Amino acid sequence: MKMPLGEEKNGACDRSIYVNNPHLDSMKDDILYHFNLGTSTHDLPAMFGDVKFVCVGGSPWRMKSFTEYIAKELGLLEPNAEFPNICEGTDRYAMYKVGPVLSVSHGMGIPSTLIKLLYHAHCTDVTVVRIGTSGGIGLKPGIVVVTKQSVDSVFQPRLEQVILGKPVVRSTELDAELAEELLQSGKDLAEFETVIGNTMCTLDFYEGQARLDGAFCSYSEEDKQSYLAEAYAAGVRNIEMESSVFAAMCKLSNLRAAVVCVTLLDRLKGDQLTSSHDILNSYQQRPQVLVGHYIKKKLNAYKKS
Ligand SMILES: O=P(O)(O)O[C@H]1O[C@H](CO)[C@@H](O)[C@H]1O
Ligand SMILES: O=c1cc[nH]c(=O)[nH]1
Repeated sequence: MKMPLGEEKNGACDRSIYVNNPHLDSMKDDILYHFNLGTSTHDLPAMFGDVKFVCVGGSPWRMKSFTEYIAKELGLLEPNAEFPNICEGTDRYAMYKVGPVLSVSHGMGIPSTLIKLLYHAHCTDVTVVRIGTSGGIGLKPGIVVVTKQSVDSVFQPRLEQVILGKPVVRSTELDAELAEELLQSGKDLAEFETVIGNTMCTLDFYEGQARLDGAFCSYSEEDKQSYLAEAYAAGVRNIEMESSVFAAMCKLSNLRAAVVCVTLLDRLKGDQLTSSHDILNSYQQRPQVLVGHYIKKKLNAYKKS
């Protein structure tokens, strides 16, 4: 059973968030264990009901730094402002909020708990963007890739998940208009190169991404190069590990979603991340700057309309 929230009186529920679980109806409380939040312990609509943009990424540090950055960009940075971690009390995730922007770290892998949080908070018209890092294919390190399609290891836009022992295939389609708008934001900024391309999502950093430096490797440099060339020919420009589950979950929930990842290295040239810590950190900030620009532009347009 589908349960849209924020349904308009005329029946249109364009940008409502869906969950699809009849069991939720019969639960008096929902404990969002991984966030250390819950429907009976926290007033989720009061805490999160005004959220319009959600940015997710692997590292807690990145998501805090994005919050500080976007607060400044939106003129919401008070003197001596501190941004407490809303998920304090659990070390699994870090979550920060400033105005209508929620910033959440997800480590490696993405929880569907975030969808339930937005649902319980009665959020509507939410845009979710993953701001991550990746390995590029045939791209100079530091280039930002806006994902056109998130594809699996055989370059198909799908996520296969085993549910009750049976494979279930889900679409990983992302919002094409949002991707174009983000690409445009990158071009407007003109501070770094931004391209659009397919993103391959893997289960593993080493063999899954055709690396030669993992604990296990049963193929040659030649095999690796030929697989990456095949990926490139299929439109793949970068590789990471969350876009497909992120895209599939957002699609199922009717959330407008995009993936923006910087490339940390060119996988055609190597496997190890040899750039200095400072350079890698500066690369990581690029998706934040791009998405910050986009959010600011959107909020200014809302204000004018
Ligand atoms: O930079 P983040 O968001 O962590 O994403 C990428 O980095 C991790 C691997 O180093 C994977 O989670 C991959 O998807
Ligand atoms: O090569 C890379 C770099 C970052 N993240 C990945 O998943 N792969």
